[in-house]
Amino acid sequence: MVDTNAGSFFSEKSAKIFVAGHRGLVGSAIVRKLQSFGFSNLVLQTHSELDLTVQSAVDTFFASEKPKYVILAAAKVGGIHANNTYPADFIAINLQIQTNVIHSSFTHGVEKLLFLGSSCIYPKFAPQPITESALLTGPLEPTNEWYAIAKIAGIKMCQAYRIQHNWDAVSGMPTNLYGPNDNFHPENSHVLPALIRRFHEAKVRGDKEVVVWGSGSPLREFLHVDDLADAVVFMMDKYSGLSHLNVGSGKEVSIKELAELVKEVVGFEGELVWDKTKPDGTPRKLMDSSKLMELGWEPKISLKDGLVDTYKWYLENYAAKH
Ligand SMILES: NC(=O)C1=CN([C@@H]2O[C@H](COP(=O)(O)OP(=O)(O)OC[C@H]3O[C@@H](n4cnc5c(N)ncnc54)[C@H](OP(=O)(O)O)[C@@H]3O)[C@@H](O)[C@H]2O)C=CC1
Ligand SMILES: C[C@H]1O[C@H](OP(=O)(O)OP(=O)(O)OC[C@H]2O[C@@H](n3cnc4c(=O)[nH]c(N)nc43)[C@H](O)[C@@H]2O)[C@@H](O)[C@@H](O)C1=O
Repeated sequence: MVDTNAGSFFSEKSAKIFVAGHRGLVGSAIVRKLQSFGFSNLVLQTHSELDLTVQSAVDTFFASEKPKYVILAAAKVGGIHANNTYPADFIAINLQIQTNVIHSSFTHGVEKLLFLGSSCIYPKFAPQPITESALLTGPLEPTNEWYAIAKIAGIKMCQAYRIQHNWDAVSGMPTNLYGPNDNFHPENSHVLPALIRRFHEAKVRGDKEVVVWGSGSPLREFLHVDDLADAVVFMMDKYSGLSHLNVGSGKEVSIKELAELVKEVVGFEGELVWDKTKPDGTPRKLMDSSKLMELGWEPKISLKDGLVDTYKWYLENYAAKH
């Protein structure tokens, strides 16, 4: 269902918009995108200025700022190892942040909120490509079920507030993302930034080998974060439906193919060694994003171009400081 009133967001460039998590990979890309369109009244709070897990602080913030729009890109986020190692943090922090932000947004008169989940909400063996209707049709991937349960609760909370209160809360489910301001932690990050850093450091040291986790056979779909930010702004303007919407590139690669591509872009000349003691995670998670694409959004950045751009960002902004 698409709201017939959709389309007003772009005509309100001075409306107050709270982008939660604005210093992260996704939040920073959304801020860049909003600013490029001329939105001029963004409310931004760092984690130390406003801890979104603290209900009273969140409520006080909304009561005083009264934003018109909210984009929720703050969350406890990490790759397969972080999800597997800190399950309590991933379920508790995410439930707290999203519950506080969604409920206070509703209570204090926010007109529209966009919640971000992740493709890990779907069953481990969902039919591919995965449509929105696959939600809650089978068991989850064990390495990230805690995070997935929190994200599913977020989708359901948005739906429940829409049904009971006719409140405009929508959810976008991005596939695996990458780009400027990613997390390059050696263990806790996602595969793409982890490999950029590992190949780069190996090249600088002159190593003969780089270790890559798992078997290399899992398939993943990657989307540049600037394309995701474009989809978020598009949804704020054009979509007000009950169902969450998938946001993906529609293109998948194996982890082996990805590793070869990162190796080429970084210019590492040694060998790959596979550490099969590390988990593969879900074997495949290609999303069907046709619902969003039929509304008029499309991804623009190829994986190769996005990788070149992200490695350049890494060299200029991260490698020099770490
Ligand atoms: N990265 C990916 O591949 C994907 C991400 N997503 C979704 O996109 C959203 C953003 O992810 P991403 O940008 O990658 O994550 P990041 O870790 O890069 O950014 C998350 C942001 O949230 C902030 N934050 C975390 N906890 C709190 C808190 N208690 N109070 C206030 N701020 C807090 C962080 O601040 P600080 O660092 O200071 O703690 C950070 O700025 C998430 O909902 C995630 O599920 C979905 C699919 C894939
Ligand atoms: C976005 C999504 O991200 C997470 O799921 P994931 O897709 O499995 O994420 P990942 O990027 O960490 O791994 C992808 C694949 O890559 C392999 N792999 C190889 N070498 C490294 C490596 O060095 N680091 C990592 N992290 N993975 C590696 C790794 O073994 C796996 O097979 C969710 O927990 C959840 O956060 C979520 O929603």
